[in-house]
Amino acid sequence: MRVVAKFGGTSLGNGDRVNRAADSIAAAVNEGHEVAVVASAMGSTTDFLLDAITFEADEADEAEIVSMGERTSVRMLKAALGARGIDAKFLEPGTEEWPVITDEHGQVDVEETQRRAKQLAADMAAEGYVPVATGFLAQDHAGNVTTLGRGGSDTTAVMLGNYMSADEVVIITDVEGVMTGDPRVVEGARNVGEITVDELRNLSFRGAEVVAPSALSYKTGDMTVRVAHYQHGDLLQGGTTIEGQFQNLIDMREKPLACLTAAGRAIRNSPGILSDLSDVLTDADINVDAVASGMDSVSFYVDEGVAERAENVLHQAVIDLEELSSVTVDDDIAVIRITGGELPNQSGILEEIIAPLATEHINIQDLITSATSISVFLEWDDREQALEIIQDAI
Ligand SMILES: Nc1ncnc2c1ncn2[C@@H]1O[C@H](COP(=O)(O)OP(=O)(O)O)[C@@H](O)[C@H]1O
Ligand SMILES: N[C@@H](CC(=O)OP(=O)(O)O)C(=O)O
Repeated sequence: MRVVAKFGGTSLGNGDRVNRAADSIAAAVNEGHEVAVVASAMGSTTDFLLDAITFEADEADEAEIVSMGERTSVRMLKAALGARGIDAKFLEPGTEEWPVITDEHGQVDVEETQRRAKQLAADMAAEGYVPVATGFLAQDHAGNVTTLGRGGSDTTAVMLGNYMSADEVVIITDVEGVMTGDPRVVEGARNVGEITVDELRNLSFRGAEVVAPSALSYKTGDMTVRVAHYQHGDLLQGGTTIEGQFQNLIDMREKPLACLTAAGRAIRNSPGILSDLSDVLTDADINVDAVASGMDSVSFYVDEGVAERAENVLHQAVIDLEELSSVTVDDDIAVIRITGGELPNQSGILEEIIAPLATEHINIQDLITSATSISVFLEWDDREQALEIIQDAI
């Protein structure tokens, strides 16, 4: 099996952890696996180096300085592997075999990086060595050091896994895997065992950076990505498996929705009012497709087929609760959902979608955004034209 193993800063935080990392790599190599290693800076070295730049430094100098964290790690790991009889070679920007290349905009030059990564995979297989590459760092066409941004080692690992046709990428860190909550904050967090890449991207874009969000767009359906604890010691099993491939989709709901709106100041003043309203819909077995909450109103989007029933139960709730003024229904609503791996990184994306709709006088009923999706609600009769416009816009 070909494996890319990424060791995060926490898993290389001291000499003991470097030894553990080298032991786990050596064990996998001795079992006959091809292992390529991606290493982050030890512990908080990157923060330490950045904090120490208390003077004017241009981007090029800053990248050179900050690169010393990862450059040290790969030397440590290469030497620790050598001490275990493993033929390892460290790779950093400037090394002949260095794979990650950025273009003039600082973005990964996909074609060149793919070519070099493929070559690296062929070389390591033919020569039987373990490449230990600096995560986070890249090299531009002129040979200067660049970076992939904070947390970029995860991106290096998943990207190289993809371009080197690895069977698996293992992200070694200081938690057992993706947990039910941040174990540094919540009590009793448990390993979720398996999670889809779509779910994890939603979480990681909103804080749970156990795997950096930008890394996940490089995951292919065939290549497993696993997160595991450095204390586990076994590179090849355990932790959380991330499944699937991130979907870039523009999807239009096939059937019309109805929008039920309850109005009243209580929406923002009264604790539990939202749950009271959703409870009555739950009790009536009505599935809510989306919720949009405003200052003095809340709208529930439900399938048009259940709109009348939903209106009646919500109306009863308005009467019973005595805190809301009224409920109303609007039907024949279409929804177009845009889900994309890079959506959160695209500045101006909302305008790109909204502006051409406005030009064609298509009225947007509601716009609901999440970590990785945008849902546009509009009139049913406008849906085909709107879909075409959105497909052209992005
Ligand atoms: N749901 C979650 N599951 C696991 N870890 C989480 C979660 N949310 C936040 N984290 C945090 O992510 C951290 C791992 O990411 P990071 O510190 O970047 O590790 P590394 O240095 O190995 O890259 C954990 O120490 C944990 O506190
Ligand atoms: N060392 C870099 C890159 C990185 O990915 O680190 P870590 O894997 O420890 O999150 C940083 O701190 O941003």
